[in-house]
Amino acid sequence: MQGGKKTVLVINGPNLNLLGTREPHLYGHETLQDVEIAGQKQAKELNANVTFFQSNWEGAIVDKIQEARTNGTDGIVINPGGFTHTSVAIRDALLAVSIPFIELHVSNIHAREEWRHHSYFSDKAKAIIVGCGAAGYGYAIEHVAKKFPERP
Ligand SMILES: O=C1C[C@@](O)(C(=O)O)C[C@@H](O)[C@@H]1O
Repeated sequence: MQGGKKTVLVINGPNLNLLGTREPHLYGHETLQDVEIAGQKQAKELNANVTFFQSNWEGAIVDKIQEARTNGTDGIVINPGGFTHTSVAIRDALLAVSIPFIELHVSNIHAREEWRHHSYFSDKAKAIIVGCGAAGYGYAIEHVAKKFPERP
């Protein structure tokens, strides 16, 4: 919570910088920039702070999550991209900072290859949004801003 406003951190993992051009039949035509612009507009309407972070590097994502421990972040929305299916380190970071999070996937990972069905995050997430396309980010941000408790 910063200045009485809920603070939401949206983290996108590897290859999500290519949203809009990458396999559009799976991920749609909206770019990450479109998602960020819509998120900032929504933040104003919700009277919340929304920060976006994208990295293709696992360690950079771990660093960002650790930073959130002490900067007033009330909730994290994370699309870990390919790290969904591999990253013990990102899972451990989320648990280490004890910040509630929503796991988000643009595509429906359960309707894809079997190895995408397992996530290192789902059993610890407060909520999971899959298969809603880029609109999922808006749903997740609204849920954190309206329903997640303030952190001290
Ligand atoms: O990079 C991604 C994107 C994804 O997280 C999604 O948003 O649907 C699904 C993952 O399996 C994939 O590796």
